[in-house]
Amino acid sequence: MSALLRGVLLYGEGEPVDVLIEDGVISRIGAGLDEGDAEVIEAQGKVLLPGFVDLHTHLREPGREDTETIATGSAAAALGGYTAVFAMANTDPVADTQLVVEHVWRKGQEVGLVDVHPVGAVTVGLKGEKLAELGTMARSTAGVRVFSDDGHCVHDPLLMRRALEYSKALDAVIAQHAEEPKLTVGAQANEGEVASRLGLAGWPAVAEEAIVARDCLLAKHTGGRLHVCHVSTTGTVDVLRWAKARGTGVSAEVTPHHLLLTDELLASYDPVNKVNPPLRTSVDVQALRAALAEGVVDCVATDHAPHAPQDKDCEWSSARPGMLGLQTALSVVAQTMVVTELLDWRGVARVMSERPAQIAGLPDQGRPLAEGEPANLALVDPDARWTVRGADFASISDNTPFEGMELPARVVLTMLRGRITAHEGKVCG
Ligand SMILES: NC(=O)N[C@@H](CC(=O)O)C(=O)O
Repeated sequence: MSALLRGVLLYGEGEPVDVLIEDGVISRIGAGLDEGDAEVIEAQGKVLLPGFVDLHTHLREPGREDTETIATGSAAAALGGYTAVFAMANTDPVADTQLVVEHVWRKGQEVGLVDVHPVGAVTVGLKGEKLAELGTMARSTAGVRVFSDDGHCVHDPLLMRRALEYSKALDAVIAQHAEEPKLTVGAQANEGEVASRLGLAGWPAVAEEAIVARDCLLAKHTGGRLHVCHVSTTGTVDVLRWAKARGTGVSAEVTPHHLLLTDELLASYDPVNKVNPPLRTSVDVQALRAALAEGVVDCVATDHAPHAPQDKDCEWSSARPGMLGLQTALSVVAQTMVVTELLDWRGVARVMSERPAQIAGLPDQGRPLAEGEPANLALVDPDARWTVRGADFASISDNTPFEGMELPARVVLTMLRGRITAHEGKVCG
């Protein structure tokens, strides 16, 4: 199949060009290209970016197919401009064996809308007691390169040390959910003025920062590779800056919701705003935006966390933490980083595609927009404005904290190795 994107702006820059895609590859870039027998897609003024890579997605299969499946999550990813996602290991059964990671990998391939890379658990059953068989998962067909107990912190420093040592041998990365559990027992909201006013037990910033600091020291000591999941506090940014300056093998992600929302939203007591780590203060939001622009925080990851109505439409303290993210990520990043002029579209390509692909070691994702490169692409309408409706999403669940919000910019087309996977809000293939 071949396609010609007519009149796009590469990274939103320069003069409009045509991009010809043949056999899964960008074959030509230039003005006024002859379409031959290619399907022509009129894309005047649209911004062409490399397809997005999400290092942190909960697809819920196996185990909670009532909330999301590999098929519905892949559809949401394609609609959001993603060409690769990393499916977190906190499924049922947990992705801590070759059997489970290969199952997820195979299902993702069968669906074929996005490359689904299973994340392997660091510890057996996410219990934090014994290392899972990292080597077996790495050598499996799924070729696991990202390991995480996300949802749980690898709390035991000896286990974390060993995991980081393995990461070196396996050319992998350990993605840590940084939460000192002894400091967050019963926690419901960011520890601070809002939580006190609402009578909610606090989740202090130091619970994240203490683990990030410890893990950066361990990563430096072992020479292993650490990735910090969903950075949420100003203090974590300070620790990361310090650790990177002394040559630590550490990278970090921030979620779209932590770039936009604050704990002031909790006044409604609507559990759609309950998430782990919790929404923080506007000071944290500003620090996270600046850190992403500067590169201290490397990339954006959604932490797409679908939940069933019975787990969200309930009393705050019994609601599960987590929010949808795949279909709103680009627009929230546009709102928080592009409209504010903290990043241009080339910067968006860096934080949503290039850096996550590098961190996970994906050779064919996050590549430059150039002839001969694989056609993993996201086409964005920079002038679109749209209103978020969770019920319209491809996800089975609809727990979006952005419901009813008007957001800028929208993904209009996604291509995976030259095949259109989403176009004008519809999934293809
Ligand atoms: N990020 C979330 O709020 N939820 C995650 C797991 C977790 O980190 O608690 C989930 O799996 O639902």
